[in-house]
Amino acid sequence: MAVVDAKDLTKFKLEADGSVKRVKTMFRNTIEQGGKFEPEADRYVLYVSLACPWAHRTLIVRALKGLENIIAVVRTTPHMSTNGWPFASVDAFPGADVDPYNNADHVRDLYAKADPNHSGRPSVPVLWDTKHKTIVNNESAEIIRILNTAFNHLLPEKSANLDLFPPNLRDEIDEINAWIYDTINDGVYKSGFAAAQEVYEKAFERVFEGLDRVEAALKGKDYLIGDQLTEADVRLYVTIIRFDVVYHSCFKCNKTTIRDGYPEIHRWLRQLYWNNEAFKSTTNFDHIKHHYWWSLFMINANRIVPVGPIPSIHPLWCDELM
Ligand SMILES: N[C@@H](CCC(=O)N[C@@H](CS)C(=O)NCC(=O)O)C(=O)O
Repeated sequence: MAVVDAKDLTKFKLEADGSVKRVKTMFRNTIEQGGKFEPEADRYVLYVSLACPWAHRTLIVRALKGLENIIAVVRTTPHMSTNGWPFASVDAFPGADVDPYNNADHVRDLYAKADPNHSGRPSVPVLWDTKHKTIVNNESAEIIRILNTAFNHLLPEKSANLDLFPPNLRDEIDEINAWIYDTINDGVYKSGFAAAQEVYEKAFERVFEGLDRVEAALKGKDYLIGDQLTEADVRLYVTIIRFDVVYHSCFKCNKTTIRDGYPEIHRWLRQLYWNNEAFKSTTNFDHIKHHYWWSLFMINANRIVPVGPIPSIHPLWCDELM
């Protein structure tokens, strides 16, 4: 498929103060019975990068809900470059796919197909409808809520009953999501992409304020809210699992690592990774490291991918190592 003509996707637009703002999401539909997008098996495809934390949220929820046989996944390679995210048809990489549904070479081709006038940055994740041949939604925060409920009638009781956004905890989840997004999920990007010293230092402080607050919230607990897994844990996990491996070094969030500085977060992280297959099976350290160090060549001109840290994640029982 021809690559649409668009600006160089390796270039980020800087604000006047040297900060970078996140891409706008344009497709904000939902999947519901009686709507344009009906919940059906074998109809929807999630286009993801295994490197991307926002896409990672959707992969974890798909796995937690047991939606693997209902919603397909197509994975990009980690090399986001001039044409954006490529598929394996143009950039073979272990763990990446050729796109069997649209024959797209890049994620931008999907956006062009869905809306020929689309002028924003073609981001992942993309929830694609093979029936209407368009994008249903490209906002991960909304996609995970769609996956949480829309397909329940097609699932066995146990999976259908798993609710990551239960009515009695919604206010608490929204509240914690808001400050974790600002200080941590997006905070690490504000630090990493800052093009002015003061902007970087402010973002750096905010990241560690956020982590301090999470450390206190997790004291003696297995989950952020109450005693159950919610979407708040999923949304935090995707940043924390990348922290020691890329954000600490590549994004200059180097006051300390999670493994050395945050014992409660470190315990929570290892428990999710080692005890819950939905977290481990969707985490690919190769894609994560290659993406950040290769794609962001403006902050790593020679595209050398560091070998460490070793290991990428410590074993579950590792306190004796620390
Ligand atoms: N709000 C979006 C953000 C997604 C996003 O920023 N994805 C990044 C990858 S980590 C992307 O695809 N960026 C493409 C670009 O900047 O050109 C979401 O959460 O779904």
